[in-house]
Amino acid sequence: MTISTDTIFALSSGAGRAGVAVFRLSGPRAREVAETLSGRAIPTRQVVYARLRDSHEGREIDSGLVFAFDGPASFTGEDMAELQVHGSLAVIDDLSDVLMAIGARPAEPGEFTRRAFANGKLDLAQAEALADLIDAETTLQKKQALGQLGGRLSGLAESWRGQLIAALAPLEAAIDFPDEDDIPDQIEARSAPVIAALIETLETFAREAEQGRRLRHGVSIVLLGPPNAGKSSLLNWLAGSEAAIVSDTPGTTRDAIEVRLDLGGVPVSVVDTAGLRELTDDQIEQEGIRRARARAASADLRIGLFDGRDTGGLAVLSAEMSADDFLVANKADLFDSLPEVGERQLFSISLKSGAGTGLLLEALTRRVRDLTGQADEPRLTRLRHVHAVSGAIEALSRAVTQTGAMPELAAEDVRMAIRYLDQITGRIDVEEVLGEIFSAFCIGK
Ligand SMILES: Nc1nc2c(ncn2[C@@H]2O[C@H](COP(=O)(O)OP(=O)(O)OP(=O)(O)O)[C@@H](O)[C@H]2O)c(=O)[nH]1
Ligand SMILES: [K+]
Ligand SMILES: [Mg+2]
Repeated sequence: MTISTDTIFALSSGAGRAGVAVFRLSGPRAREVAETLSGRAIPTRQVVYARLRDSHEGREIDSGLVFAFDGPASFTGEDMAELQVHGSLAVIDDLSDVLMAIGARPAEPGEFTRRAFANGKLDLAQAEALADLIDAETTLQKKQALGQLGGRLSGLAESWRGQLIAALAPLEAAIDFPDEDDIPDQIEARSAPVIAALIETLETFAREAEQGRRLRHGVSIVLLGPPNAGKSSLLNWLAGSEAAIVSDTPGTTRDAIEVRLDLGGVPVSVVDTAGLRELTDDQIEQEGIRRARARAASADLRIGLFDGRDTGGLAVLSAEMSADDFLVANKADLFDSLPEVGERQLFSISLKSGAGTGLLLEALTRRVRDLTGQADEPRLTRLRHVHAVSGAIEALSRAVTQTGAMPELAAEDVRMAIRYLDQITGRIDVEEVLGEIFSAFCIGK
């Protein structure tokens, strides 16, 4: 346990005008500061209504609720206090000044959580989950973050660690007692298969990590198609607002226009782009088309939209799309039969009449949920986790080939794999990783 010598404070509720503002304090003087301000004793875990005064001038700052927790039974594991005051800018400024004058220091971003981590109140994967929970915009993001905060990923990492420690025992026995006869059998039976099975498990998790990461960041969808196909009309329909300009002039959209949506609990960004056409000498439009292609290339999913009557446009579009992308014929109010598109699924909609749009939205929602997988399963949600698991896979792949012939080398590789997996929960903490993780937090967390 690390003992902090300074007492930190922060406005933990959002900045700006509000009904109530919540200040948190953590550190050895947390209670003393709260008591000085309140001019009375604050019993542990009891809410006290108090007039807060500047002890030097006796001036009233505000009145509010005050309570305190004794470490280690607190969020940070340290002594903590909380002040709930009126959420005006004047009160917040005044209270902040007085807190500093009494000797509390404004917290760095993520400093409360960092102290909680240092005091073993949560591990690194849980600290990350707390940041994700604060950032969560949709129900599934929240579900994923809550699961990880509850220890779902940490438990998994610990179970992998346990399996490797069990696999290590026969290898170490082979090193310590090279002449015992039954050791090679033990390695055969207990080490090699466990390692091989774990490699497979880790590979599955590494493969599916993309789903967890997508849910954190949001699924990116790009609308692509010839000019006047109705891309901006589709964006506006999805967004439920006039986000992009719609007109009957081909080449209306130039800049990529992005809106954020919640599709069935999945955060999604939809990008409207400039209509694709080769024959334009307008430099700005050409740049728009270049950007459209760049955005489309890096997106999780493309929706190719064309006027159902425009077979030339369909041909241009097909070249830009992969088999999993959505192909949509728009303006169904103006045509009777659909063009031939071979094996692939073709949606037919009219943004004018609304025909077919419900089906398209349903299919889209299903797809983004597939792209983000099961939010309530334990999984890797950050590149950091993927790096740790990849490192472990590499070390274990070397280990399996050496278990029999060179147990020393195999054991060393298994230990290395354990160290990699320990990075997930932060059993092995690299200072610079910690700095990066906690600095991404907001102040007051
Ligand atoms: N009849 C009919 N017209 C439509 C439909 N959808 C869009 N339009 C019209 O088609 C024209 C072009 O629509 P936009 O949404 O601007 O098309 P766009 O693909 O964004 O065009 P660019 O930005 O120029 O590439 C507008 O006049 C729309 O009102 C539809 O389903 N039926
Ligand atoms: K247009
Ligand atoms: Mg447009």
